[in-house]
Amino acid sequence: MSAADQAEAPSAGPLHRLQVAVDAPQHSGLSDPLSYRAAQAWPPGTLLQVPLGKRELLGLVWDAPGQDLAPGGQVLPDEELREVGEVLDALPPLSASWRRLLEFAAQYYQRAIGELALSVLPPQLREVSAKQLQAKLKKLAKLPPPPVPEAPPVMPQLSEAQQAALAQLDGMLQASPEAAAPTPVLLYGVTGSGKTEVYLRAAEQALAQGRQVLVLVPEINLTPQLEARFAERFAGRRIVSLHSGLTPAQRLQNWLAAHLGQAELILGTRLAVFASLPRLGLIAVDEEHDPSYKQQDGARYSARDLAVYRARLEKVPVILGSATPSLESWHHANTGRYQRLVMPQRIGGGAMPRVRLFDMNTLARTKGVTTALTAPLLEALRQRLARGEQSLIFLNRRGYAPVLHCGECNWKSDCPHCSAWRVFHKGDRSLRCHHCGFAERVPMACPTCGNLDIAPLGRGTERLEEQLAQALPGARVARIDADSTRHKGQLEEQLGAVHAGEVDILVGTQMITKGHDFRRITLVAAVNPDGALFSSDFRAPERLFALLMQAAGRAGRDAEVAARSEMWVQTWHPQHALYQALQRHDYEFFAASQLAERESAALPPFSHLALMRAEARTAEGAQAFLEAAAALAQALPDAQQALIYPPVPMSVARVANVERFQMLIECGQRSALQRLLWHWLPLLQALKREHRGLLRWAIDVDPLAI
Ligand SMILES: Nc1ncnc2c1ncn2[C@@H]1O[C@H](COP(=O)(O)OP(=O)(O)OP(=O)(O)O)[C@@H](O)[C@H]1O
Ligand SMILES: [Zn+2]
Repeated sequence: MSAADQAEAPSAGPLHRLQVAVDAPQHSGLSDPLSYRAAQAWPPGTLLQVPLGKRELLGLVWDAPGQDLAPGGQVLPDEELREVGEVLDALPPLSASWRRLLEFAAQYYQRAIGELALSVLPPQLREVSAKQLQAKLKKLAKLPPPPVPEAPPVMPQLSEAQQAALAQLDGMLQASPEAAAPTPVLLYGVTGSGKTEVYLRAAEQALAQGRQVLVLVPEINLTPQLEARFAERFAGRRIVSLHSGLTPAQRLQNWLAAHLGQAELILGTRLAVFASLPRLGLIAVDEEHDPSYKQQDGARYSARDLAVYRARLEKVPVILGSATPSLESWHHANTGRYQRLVMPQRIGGGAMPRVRLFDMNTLARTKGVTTALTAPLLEALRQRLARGEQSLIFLNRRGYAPVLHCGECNWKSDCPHCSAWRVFHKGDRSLRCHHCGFAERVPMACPTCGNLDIAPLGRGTERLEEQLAQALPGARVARIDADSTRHKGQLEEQLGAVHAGEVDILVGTQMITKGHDFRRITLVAAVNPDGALFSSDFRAPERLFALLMQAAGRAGRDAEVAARSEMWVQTWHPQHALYQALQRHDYEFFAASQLAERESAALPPFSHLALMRAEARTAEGAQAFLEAAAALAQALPDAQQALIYPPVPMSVARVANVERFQMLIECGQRSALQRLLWHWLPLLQALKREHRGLLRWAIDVDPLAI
């Protein structure tokens, strides 16, 4: 508890007015904390039940001035306020700095505080009674500390670049509490340069000072390996993970361990940025460029950006690590807002894999036949097989084939509910829509003309796996994608098999290209990456480049095999500047050229965007709402500084029979954009009531996908 909280500690008395943040439904228009009466002055950060309408729900005592539950907006006299229900008083209140983080995030991403706060707390907190929670806390307190190891962990000799980076970080970790917040660090290190070791050593420093360490990773599937590395290094310390793959009970238990300060190291995905950490001393964000740090529904927050904000708020160092930093972070390093620490070489001096751009135009074309497995690629795979080395083939499309087609009548397996094809999955013989989930058994014959000869068009990972097994008999082929890892434990098992050398060729989606420290892979192939080159999304090249660099980084991680490791890109556009930069492993050139383009087009990071989306039963309904919203904005003081583009259909316009439109708002100044949204969005509640056909609208501040 901070000093400020203690000053407001409960005192007995007849009646106290409390402000409580609750997750009120959006249509109620209640976005600020509400006033209640209580017999005690529970301090801000206390969790308790409160009545709202006919329901009782979990709320959080807040320190902001509240609205009073009165029609017409008049302030209710104390006696008319409703009384709070059960108080979860065994739980120490959430700290003032946690509440400031929540306030900032709610304001910045334009959500109500109560909605955001309740969505980032473990869901089980809403269900437990005060008594049950007390029991859980007692059980936690009795947990024995992890056993102290007999021998100290084996620690590698640091490389020069690692030492230099750590010297800087040590300085920040030792800084006095009165000093200004440390500058955020961008740890720019090529794949395999030992960034993780830097997080480990910096964490060790912070832990030695009795502080807690928060490590963010982009995806759940990266947590097991990293958790193992941290557990090995920090045996004897309590490490917990926080991500959406945990059971509700585990998630609550881990969250409580962090909140009580028992857990020293917290490893998690984006939601962990909101963990309550009373002794936070360091934040590390691994693969900081990764799009999964951005939440894609509800409060669309960026965990990376919030990590930077939180570090400044709590005056602790934050490390953003990547081999291909986001252009935003790179730009901040160029302008001095972030401090760049560079690790230009792989550990052990291993070379980066040689990148071969294979020109698909050189192949003789056979009508109707598209090859993903070209003869030269098969030859390269055979060489690896003969040497007992592993290969990885990357194709960002799961399923057997993206569409099923009838050659007679031209029928295609479209989704009746979406403007998209249904994907053919051979494993369970289904046609499945990846947008709305609608699935049916594959028809025996064409549903429109009865032709029996319907054929898959194109290729997904499932088909690639099958073709590889046919082309290379005897090779042990494994596939990792969202379909093959649906059940708990499957992913760990499959990754374990790769690490144990039980797999010769690994096929998969981008899941396998990130972060994994595979030791025996000497060939990585991207068989069909061109699609992203011509996307309408201005961030598509940045994402493709990062993905391919990451994928390349899985090859030759062992210095012994690095010299003969290769990255193979099959493309119809080998001269494209993106591939040329990839071939030279030249992130810096790529970043500079992209930033120059962004600057001349006034795109982020040289401008600030928000995306307003509307969903309706009809396209006209969605469009009309956005047009009316734009008209309302024109009357606002900050509208002159903003450019509001005309609404356009989203790239997949119809999903589950709902039509979706979006409208881009661009502003030179972040603050002007914030002010505009602040004045504008409240008007849209009333506007929505006038537009009966509208189902929902939402705002995405700093949108990633456009
Ligand atoms: N100083 C060192 N001496 C010897 N081995 C090291 C050292 N630092 C790291 N390693 C080992 O080198 C390998 C690569 O390191 P690490 O996984 O930290 O790289 P990385 O930069 O995080 O890579 P990526 O960006 O590809 O995830 C690991 O197996 C790690 O244990
Ligand atoms: Zn669908």
